[in-house]
Amino acid sequence: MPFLLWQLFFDLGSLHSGHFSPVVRLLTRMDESEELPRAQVYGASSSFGARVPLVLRASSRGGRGVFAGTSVREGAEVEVCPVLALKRDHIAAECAGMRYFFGGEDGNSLLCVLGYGMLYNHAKSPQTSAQQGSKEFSNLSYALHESPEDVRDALDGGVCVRFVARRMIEEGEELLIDYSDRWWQTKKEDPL
Ligand SMILES: C[S@@+](CC[C@H](N)C(=O)[O-])C[C@H]1O[C@@H](n2cnc3c(N)ncnc32)[C@H](O)[C@@H]1O
Repeated sequence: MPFLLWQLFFDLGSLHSGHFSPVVRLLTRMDESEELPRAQVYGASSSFGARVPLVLRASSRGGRGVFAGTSVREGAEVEVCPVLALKRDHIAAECAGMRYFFGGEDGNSLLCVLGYGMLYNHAKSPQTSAQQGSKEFSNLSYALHESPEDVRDALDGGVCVRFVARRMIEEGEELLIDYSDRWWQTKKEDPL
């Protein structure tokens, strides 16, 4: 049975690089029998929530998008989202949520990422310094982290998703993450 989901995969090599922020890719899964890579989980976040004002409005990329309500400095935490972990076998493959869920740590769960987490639209990750500064490319990186200790819930796998600014973001800019090329290929669609 075809089955689609987003799987977080963190590019460890870019974690500490000065110029490029951490990159997490959203991989797509087409076949239930396929083994998913385990996603890396990083240290505990201090608390949940949006760190800057976030505005939801129509996006030229399609449907709704999330926009910065203020300027954001490079490296700043933008949002730390709690998740609801759902068993992948309990969700119908045709469910509209499949375009929204993230992959869990172990491949057997889907993460319903709360807050604005499931609504960020896509742009490719920058690969060069010039791209890093360009508005054509994603301006947020994201990764799985342990939830804040006082509210860590075993039912959600004890994880959350943390979004960080890759570069300085201007007030009013759309906040964009990289879903991965593979995500679009498996959808047989091209991103705008
Ligand atoms: C997780 S949703 C993002 C929120 C969505 N825009 C909404 O209004 O619900 C993913 C969907 O948004 C749209 N989308 C996101 N980024 C896009 C892009 N760069 N180009 C075209 N469509 C995009 C696609 O329809 C995709 O299936």
